[in-house]
Amino acid sequence: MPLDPLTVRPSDPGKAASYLAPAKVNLGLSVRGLRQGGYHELHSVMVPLAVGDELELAPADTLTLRVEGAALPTDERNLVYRAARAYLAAAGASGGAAITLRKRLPLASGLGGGSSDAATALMALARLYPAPVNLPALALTLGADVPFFLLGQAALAQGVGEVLTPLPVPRVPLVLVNPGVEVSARDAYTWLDGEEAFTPALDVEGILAALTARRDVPYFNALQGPVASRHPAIQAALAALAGAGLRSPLMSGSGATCFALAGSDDQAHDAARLIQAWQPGWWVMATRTL
Ligand SMILES: C[C@@](CO)(OP(=O)(O)O)[C@H](O)COP(=O)(O)OP(=O)(O)OC[C@H]1O[C@@H](n2ccc(N)nc2=O)[C@H](O)[C@@H]1O
Ligand SMILES: Nc1ncnc2c1ncn2[C@@H]1O[C@H](COP(=O)(O)OP(=O)(O)O)[C@@H](O)[C@H]1O
Repeated sequence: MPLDPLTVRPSDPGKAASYLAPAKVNLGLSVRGLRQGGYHELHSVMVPLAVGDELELAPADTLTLRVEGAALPTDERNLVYRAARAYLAAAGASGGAAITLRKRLPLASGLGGGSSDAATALMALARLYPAPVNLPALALTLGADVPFFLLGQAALAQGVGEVLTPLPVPRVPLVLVNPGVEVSARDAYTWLDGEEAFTPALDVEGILAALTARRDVPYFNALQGPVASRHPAIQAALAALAGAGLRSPLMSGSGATCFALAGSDDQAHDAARLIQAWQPGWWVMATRTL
């Protein structure tokens, strides 16, 4: 059964509910400058995808987290636990929650899985324990990408990622390829700093028009050069996407996941099967923008 963000199954209060914590890609990422404190000013078109992790929550006396599908900690080191604890404290909630995280997205992959899990935990707990909590502000304390997942729709992200302008991004089929390399966002930005390679603003109108017309998209990712030069597998992933006949291959976020656009769902699925056959060890997924 497909899960939508904040589509509850079942709907009775007091019962367990499941949520999709969607992945994202950056349909272009420009790094405009460096702030005091080490964070960077962004200009990025971010879109949620129809693929993601699954979070199940049931009301409980205390807060517990179980993780399936990945060797992640279940305490404060997990963004879901951290988000849940922060919400429960801010809301002055009378109870906790038993949370199960079913991890389906690769870790440290530029798909924003941890940030999406955290935003989903915040939204789910806000349903369970309604209270006048400033969710966007709380989200930002958990990570620069978390406010985007709270918004839950395509947006132009500026500031460090928290200044969000909704964008009418058309639904497009695409293929994701992760060549099995974990990249930390902190490292990616540090490597960029070493190159002093800040970039101009994205041509957002041009990107939207090309997505709609299914033409080559005039986007770039300022982090791609510094990250791909250290991880040649990323070049291989980009080449595989192009070799499978897909359009406008690009690295997402801090990598290493790369994506490219398809003309139809069928083309995306065929290309994904082809790439998986070439590289059985890679994580390959055909999906769509939400
Ligand atoms: C690169 C991007 C692009 O969407 O995504 P991912 O590739 O991680 O998915 C984001 O900027 C990642 O956001 P997020 O992963 O939430 O970042 P945080 O946890 O807040 O920060 C991790 C580290 O990344 C760096 N960082 C993050 C955001 C930003 N605007 N400038 C930065 O310099 C900082 O060094 C920070 O210590
Ligand atoms: N719920 C979580 N899911 C994934 N990673 C998490 C989570 N909680 C903490 N982390 C830590 O955050 C790091 C980066 O997370 P992730 O969101 O997967 O990166 P990215 O945004 O690049 O896709 C991971 O390497 C892991 O150590």
